Amino acid sequence: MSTMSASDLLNTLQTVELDQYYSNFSCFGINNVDSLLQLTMQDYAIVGVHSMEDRKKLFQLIQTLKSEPQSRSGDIRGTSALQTLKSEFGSTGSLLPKVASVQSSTVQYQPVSTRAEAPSESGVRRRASFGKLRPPSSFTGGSAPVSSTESLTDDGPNLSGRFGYSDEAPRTPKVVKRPTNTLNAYGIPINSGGLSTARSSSLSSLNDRIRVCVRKRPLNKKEQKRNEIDIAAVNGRRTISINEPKVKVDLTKYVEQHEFIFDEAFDADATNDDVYKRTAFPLVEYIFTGGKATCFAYGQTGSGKTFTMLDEKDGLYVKAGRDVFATLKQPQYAHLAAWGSFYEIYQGHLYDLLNARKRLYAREDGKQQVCIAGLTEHEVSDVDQLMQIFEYGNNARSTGATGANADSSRSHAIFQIVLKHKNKKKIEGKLSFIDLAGSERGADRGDADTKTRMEGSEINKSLLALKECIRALDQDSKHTPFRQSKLTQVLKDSFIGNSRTCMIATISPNISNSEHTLNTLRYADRVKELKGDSQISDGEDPQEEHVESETEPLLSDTDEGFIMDEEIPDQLMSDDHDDHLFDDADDESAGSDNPPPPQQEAKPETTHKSKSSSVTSKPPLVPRTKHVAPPRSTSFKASEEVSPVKSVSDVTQAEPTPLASEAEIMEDFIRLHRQHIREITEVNRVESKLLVNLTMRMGKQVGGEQLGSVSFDSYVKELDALMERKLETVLEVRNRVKQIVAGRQLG
Ligand SMILES: Nc1ncnc2c1ncn2[C@@H]1O[C@H](COP(=O)(O)OP(=O)(O)OP(=O)(O)O)[C@@H](O)[C@H]1O
Repeated sequence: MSTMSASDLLNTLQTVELDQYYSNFSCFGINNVDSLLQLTMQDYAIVGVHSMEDRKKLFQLIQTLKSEPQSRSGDIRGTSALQTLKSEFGSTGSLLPKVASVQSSTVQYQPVSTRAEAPSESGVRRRASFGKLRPPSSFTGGSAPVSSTESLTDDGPNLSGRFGYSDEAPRTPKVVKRPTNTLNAYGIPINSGGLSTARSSSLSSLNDRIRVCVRKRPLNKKEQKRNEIDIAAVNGRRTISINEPKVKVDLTKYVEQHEFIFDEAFDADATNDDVYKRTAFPLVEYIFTGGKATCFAYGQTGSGKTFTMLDEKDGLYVKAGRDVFATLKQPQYAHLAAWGSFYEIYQGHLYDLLNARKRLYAREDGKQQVCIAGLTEHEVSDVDQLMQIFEYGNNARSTGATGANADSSRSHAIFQIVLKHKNKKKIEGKLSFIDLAGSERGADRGDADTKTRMEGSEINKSLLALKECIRALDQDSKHTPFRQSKLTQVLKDSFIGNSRTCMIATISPNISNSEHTLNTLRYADRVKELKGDSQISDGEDPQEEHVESETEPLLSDTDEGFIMDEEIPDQLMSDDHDDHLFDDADDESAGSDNPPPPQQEAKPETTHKSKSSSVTSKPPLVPRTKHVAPPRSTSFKASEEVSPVKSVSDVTQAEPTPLASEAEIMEDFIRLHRQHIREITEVNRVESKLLVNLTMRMGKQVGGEQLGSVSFDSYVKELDALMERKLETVLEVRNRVKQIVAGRQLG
């Protein structure tokens, strides 16, 4: 084949001012121009070509060389290819005008090169899902499409080999068909509307209301022993790419690269200090302004959630605690004291980790503030005390693991530092650290036993609800669907009013976890992606809204899956915006034994459908004025029981918003009432079942032993929990009714 030398390659690269990559190319076995032609766009980042301009130059160079095959069989200098290169690159070697014209001339067809692999100088999100690609029917050739077929032969550089799975690959020439269009990470076509461009304009700020970060842990000893390869590459401060090994039906192996951009991307060598400074530290500052903040870690079991968030000695909670106490020493905060609490959510139930795992109940008071009745809180005055109570609770968590839950990755742990006014005991700021259940647990299914499926269902539900709540928060949505899970219910005050949230997606870097890693990043990406919405300014290309509508279902089919309830009459289900649907973990018929896991939420076809219906009701994208409620303060003690009856003044203060119209209040109430009926119906159903079970047992024991007191005791206990649940929902509606009645009387 080629006789070209390394110096020819160097000369060629010099011609287009890419010679700085010569040594990188050599490292990957690219020693001549022919080898260069084997590079696909997925490989650019692997060989270290990241900047927009250079990627474009490289792309154009390869295209030009391909179209001038004779140039590759001899000295590049003096060939027509060189002339072509010079004329295309101009004297400066810049390709920008050329590429720009390609973009604008391909209206229906956006080549992979200029779209999916579009450079990210300003943070453009790029994701490549080449395995799922379909050529658009409208494509007829075009002036400068990417070659749809590129070959990787044994002669050429085999970058896949670097990922440690090419050894068994067939050694015959491997032909990797490249797509002529691309889909995003959810399998949805990426259009040329420029959505990414709009999003890319959103700059990350430490003070953003929502921050989504990713942290990669190092390969652990076992993984190293197994010679596992690190497939996650952090590029710069915000980008992470996953080089996912894939095998085609013909057993050809190839690498699919997925790139994600977040507010921060922490590499394996980042310390907890590094992470803290750019994630939780801004939240500490924020709670001293009266705000509520949440920092949570999301990721697969073993990816580093606990290490990051709740490591006993070095977790972010300790670092935050230190800063909280240092700040409290300042005279202007002399009126404040810090309190710590620690609880766990397992299967939709709350357990107090500072009080022998006592079962807790979340309630909403007359001001629609959620309080966890009976939660133990300890006043803490220094970080040592804080660590002590943490340690105490953490022990309860792990000892409880043998009983209630199999291991910590099946429960969400919430450690809170609350700032309270010393005299009035009002809450003046709250910071919650959450170590979520392993994200892969939500996918438990198949032959798992009922308990495991229930656990998976509950985890799935709460993780989806969490995402929905953050999205609602990001969009300044009027309705935050916090009632969809216990987790989001108890975090309600962190999703409304003056609140901030930081999510840290933790990932394992090894090949065998690539699927989970991608699922984690996609989940995080969904949370982050909508962030661009509120930042898109007036006058954006309307196409962008269209693209948005195609790719961002507000509530996907899958999402709806876990809130279905067969027993609710149709007319009660008709509200499209019913965000108060809620089924408790007690619900044995949750219909969600096998809920779709979070990672399966994106189904291109159905997503598209469900989204287009939401487009029409979506307001035009105009600059939003963020309505930030004044800092909430509450005279509530977490350990106090909630009185269902509130004074008129309490009630009037608790109106949802001073700007709420009559129609909004009505709509809001009707939604709540529907939810109430649903909840009571469900509890009644479970209650009847409980009674039937008991009486059937009694029947069986006629003539035999008497019904044991153990059975009766457990019956009574379960009944008690059901009554509590019923009471909760009745009180909630009753409080709301009282508020409305009182408001009318005052009006
Ligand atoms: N960034 C990191 N640097 C060094 N070691 C880490 C890092 N992240 C995690 N580890 C180590 O990896 C192991 C698993 O981490 P960790 O327990 O935090 O995972 P997890 O996501 O909380 O898992 P689970 O959901 O099962 O609780 C621990 O031994 C931890 O010390």
